[in-house]
Amino acid sequence: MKEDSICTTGELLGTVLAVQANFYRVQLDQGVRSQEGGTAVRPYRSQKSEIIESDSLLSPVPSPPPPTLLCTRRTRLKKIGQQVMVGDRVVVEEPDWSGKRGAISDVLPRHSELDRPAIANVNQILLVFAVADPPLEPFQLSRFLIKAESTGVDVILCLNKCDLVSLEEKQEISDRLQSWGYKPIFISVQNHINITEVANYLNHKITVIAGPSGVGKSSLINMLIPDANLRVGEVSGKLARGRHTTRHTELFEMPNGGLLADTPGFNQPDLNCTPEELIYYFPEARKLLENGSCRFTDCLHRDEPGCVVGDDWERYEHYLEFLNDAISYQTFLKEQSDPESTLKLKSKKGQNQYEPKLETKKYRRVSRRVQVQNLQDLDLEGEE
Ligand SMILES: Nc1nc2c(ncn2[C@@H]2O[C@H](COP(=O)(O)OP(=O)(O)OP(=O)(O)O)[C@@H](O)[C@H]2O)c(=O)[nH]1
Ligand SMILES: [Zn+2]
Repeated sequence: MKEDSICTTGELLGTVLAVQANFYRVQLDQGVRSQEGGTAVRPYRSQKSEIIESDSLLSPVPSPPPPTLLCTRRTRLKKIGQQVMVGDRVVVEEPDWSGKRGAISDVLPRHSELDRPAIANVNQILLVFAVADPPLEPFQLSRFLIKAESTGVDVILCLNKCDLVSLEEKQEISDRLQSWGYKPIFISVQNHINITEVANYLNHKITVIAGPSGVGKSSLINMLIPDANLRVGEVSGKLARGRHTTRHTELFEMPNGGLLADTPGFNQPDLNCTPEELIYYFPEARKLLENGSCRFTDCLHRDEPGCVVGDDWERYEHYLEFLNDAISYQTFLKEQSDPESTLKLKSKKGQNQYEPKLETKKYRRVSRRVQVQNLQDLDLEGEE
């Protein structure tokens, strides 16, 4: 792997927008453009100033968007087990400009990696909720916030449909969320309120949009990326999400250079952190821990003597509930690593549940294959 900054001159750099079977759709960096006749202008980090100069000499009009190439992965990468993810920064070799093809020869180090959706180098999560219709449900909001915080990337909270509530109601919600440690952006996709502010946050970043159903995520994406419907229309009609589409992850280009990914089917995020780390995903409690420390290093902040977190904060009840989840998840993991385990994990409506395993010998019907095998064994024994 190479460092992003030390790519040698002459190498094409780009970002993987989508992975389709064994092909990778790579958007080359801004400034890269194919020349007529099949050769390329090759602008790279180290040459940026040079390119801007030559661009301005060549023409005063803004350069066209950088080309996108359909790439394969070099066998060498396969051999060393180097996976290529959506969001990866990659080095592309042997571009065929007319056929819009290329080959990925290297993957630069990732600065972040999400697993659901699987995207590398995400800079931020844009969490979208509605202030009404569906009503703002604090526990659900907390759950999404904790999940987003646990990824370690920045979280932006956006509250849509502000056209449906009064100024007083908005203020109330704002004060409440401020006490949770958040400063929400109130928007209305319908009335075009604060959309530019949201767009500015997304400039030149990789953003994952998340939130429950019906809050206006698709409406927002379609407004931020006016040709999203058009481009995705060929595949799905609604930005590769919804019932009629497969759940593949894809980054969509914003007109101003940012990349945006949707999270289809992300309605009830699982919390799978350890009980000890959970408290750090609550900014209001994190602040208390930054200013002091609990008497016991393994304090879980449930009434222990000398606890600096205490119970005097609104989301304390949420904390206790998520803590129970985290503890049962940990118990489950311990059980799993134990061969005598009697529990198995089942995911129902996006939530983890632990069910007792059936004891193979007592309750499971012997499979047909095993039955046949047993009969064959018996036959063999008979022959002997
Ligand atoms: N009043 C109001 N309604 C809005 C606004 N934005 C979106 N809606 C409506 O909310 C409904 C849901 O919008 P979608 O964009 O489909 O919501 P979604 O979050 O993508 O929902 P899923 O596809 O189920 O995940 C639609 O009927 C929109 O017209 C808004 O700012 N104000
Ligand atoms: Zn404590």
